[in-house]
Amino acid sequence: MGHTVMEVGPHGVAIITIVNPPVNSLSYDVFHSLKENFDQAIQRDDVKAIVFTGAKGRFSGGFDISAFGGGKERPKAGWLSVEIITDTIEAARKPLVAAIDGLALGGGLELAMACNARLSTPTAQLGLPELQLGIIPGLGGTQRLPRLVGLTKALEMILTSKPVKGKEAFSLGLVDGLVSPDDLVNAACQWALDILGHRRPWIASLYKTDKLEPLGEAGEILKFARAQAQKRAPNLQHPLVCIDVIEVGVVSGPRAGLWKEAEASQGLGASDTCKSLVHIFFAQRGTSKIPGVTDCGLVPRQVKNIAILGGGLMGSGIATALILSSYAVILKEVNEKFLDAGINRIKANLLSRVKKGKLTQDKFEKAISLLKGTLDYESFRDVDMVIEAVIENVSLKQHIFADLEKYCPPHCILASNTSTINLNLIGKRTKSQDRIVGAHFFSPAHVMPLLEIVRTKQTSPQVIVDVLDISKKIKKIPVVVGNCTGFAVNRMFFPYTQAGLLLVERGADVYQIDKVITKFGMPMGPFRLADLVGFGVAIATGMEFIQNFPERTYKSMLIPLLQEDKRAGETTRKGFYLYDDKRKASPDPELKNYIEKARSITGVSLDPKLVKLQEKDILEMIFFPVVNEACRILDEGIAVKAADLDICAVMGMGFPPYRGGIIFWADTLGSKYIYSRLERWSELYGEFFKPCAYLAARAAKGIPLVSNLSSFTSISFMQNHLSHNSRIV
Ligand SMILES: C[C@H](O)CC(=O)SCCNC(=O)CCNC(=O)[C@H](O)C(C)(C)COP(=O)(O)OP(=O)(O)OC[C@H]1O[C@@H](n2cnc3c(N)ncnc32)[C@H](O)[C@@H]1OP(=O)(O)O
Repeated sequence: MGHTVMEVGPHGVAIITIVNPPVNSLSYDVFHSLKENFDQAIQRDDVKAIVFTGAKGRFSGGFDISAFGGGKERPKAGWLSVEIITDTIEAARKPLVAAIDGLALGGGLELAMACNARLSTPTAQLGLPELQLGIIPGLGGTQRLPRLVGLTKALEMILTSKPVKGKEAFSLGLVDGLVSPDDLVNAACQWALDILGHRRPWIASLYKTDKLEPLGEAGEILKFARAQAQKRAPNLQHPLVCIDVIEVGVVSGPRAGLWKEAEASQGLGASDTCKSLVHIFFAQRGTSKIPGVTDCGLVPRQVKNIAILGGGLMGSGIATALILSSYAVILKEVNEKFLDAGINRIKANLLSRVKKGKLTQDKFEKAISLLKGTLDYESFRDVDMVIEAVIENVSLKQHIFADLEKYCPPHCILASNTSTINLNLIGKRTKSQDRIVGAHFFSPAHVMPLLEIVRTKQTSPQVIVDVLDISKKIKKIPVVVGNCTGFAVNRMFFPYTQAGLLLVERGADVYQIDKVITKFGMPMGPFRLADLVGFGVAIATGMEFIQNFPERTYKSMLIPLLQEDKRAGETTRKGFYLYDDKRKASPDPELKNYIEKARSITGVSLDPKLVKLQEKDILEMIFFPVVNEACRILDEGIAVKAADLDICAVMGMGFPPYRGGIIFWADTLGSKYIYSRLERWSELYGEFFKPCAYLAARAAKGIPLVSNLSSFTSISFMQNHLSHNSRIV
């Protein structure tokens, strides 16, 4: 249980330490204990001053997120922020200093800002990341941060949710001094005594005004921030609410601002956006917990040297990610020309970071020194892992894996970056099935956060644990999935484009569909995305799906027809859209000719209902087939849990995180509703829409898609049983 401990030293300073591993989050238990210790420190005559700190080198990761939106009883508005933080802590008659190491985030930083001074280590992270959870800083952060660092910087920190390091916090005036971790608490005690002795100022951040811009200027800054917030996330309300709250403080004074903050926080904490984002927070951390793998006491083996086969877009991106995280990489290509091109791509990836100020020249040199090129397998004798990233050709991959088995040491992990091909096929000509695994990166691999780790029935848990560890080191979010065509992400993505094609052939408008889907929050609609990916890839993937899931693949000729006419997407400057020199997309009036031709080949006719589809219908007809496929993936055990698919959707497909991911979103609409819509469309438009057994079973019981049918059956059985018995009684 979270708590605080208090220790009073000979110098008369009470050190109150927050103890709630792993990040010292501020649960209600912690607050109650903190208040108790604080009151005692105030009452005790031997205590002259107080220092707040956190156990094990972490001040606090903020309010306990698991306490959000759980339907638990919440205290009245303002209890914590006004009564405790402001009128008890900040108003105390004894000096207070925060000693910050590790992190002071959200409520953690807000508590620190209510102290009379803050000392931090140079590397500590300080920030108010509440907006990324769908709420606003709720313990006075909207009022104190602008008063400590000025409005512009405070808005930047709050609206981007990005923390600053101790060093920057010092230059901003957010902290008053930088100290090494070993001296931190002692220095904070001395600082508190210095305040008491009038050698340092006694400051209450809430009433500071020197950093606040004059009213007129502040108004302009707030106006600009509103426009930016609206542009960045037009579907989100809480950033605008946050700006309103900050404005009240600037215009009507900090206490009015505090009350406005308290009132707004109550509403936002119960919003769907908050529930969705909190779900994503925990789902993201839950992907690396895999029953039967990560709970067996296996320790990741040390992987130092990694070889990559293929220096194309994917291979070079993967190599970039690896050398940036200090792995030694051997890049193998088939000839000098391709090898040079691959190495140059990696250099270009790194240099673009240098240009953006994200990588120092020193780190660039270090990273590039870890890369070696080769044209043969000689140097593969020492590698711990190989990642094959050649073109999607089954026999080529089979050949490569047979070679790898010959040249690599027996402990070496054999990974493929295939995005669709069944791993059993790839490893068919080897006897190394237990060390074959999929490492499906998303393009560009050094930027995109997701890593789909694909296991076959034979892949050993040790190999999964090793790849999970690498994924953590290269800062990717791993999702472990089972082996099948398209795995989780591409299987879900496929019906997204397919549904679009089906609708368009029956009369819906390409550009309207894309518009509705982007308005929902996707970065691109299905047609703009197909242009970006390129029709070569779209057709190759389509063939895989036709072969493996023929009953539910919609066989449209539209993309092949466009491709035949050398309109292969963005790279050819023509696809569903036309592209100018700056790659800006615009609609093409000629597209309708291709659609008519495709329609005549498929033999479908215009459907007046689909010609005039409403936004809601477009959205559902595109996304419900995706939900349906997600249900099949769950049913087949390809995904370990529904939340993993939510992460796949958000990180792999760009599904808006503030809608909680595909299954979470679907459950807000209800399994019954989705089933009935799909069932109806399957009657009208064919098998493509047919709801799967998993969805049907949950719809029949009216239970969420996330629920496990067997446990629900037994619970509802018990409920029925009990109510039946009570009727008898
Ligand atoms: C009223 C206030 O204004 C409202 C608030 O304060 S809202 C909270 C604001 N704070 C945040 O948003 C910080 C959220 N946390 C993080 O960003 C990161 O966890 C971190 C930077 C603190 C640490 O990162 P890292 O070391 O990589 O560890 P990470 O795996 O993320 O977290 C470790 C564990 O702590 C948990 N955790 C982290 N922050 C938490 C929090 N604020 N509340 C509850 N649990 C938290 C994680 O769920 C995880 O649990 P698990 O081990 O069971 O999976």
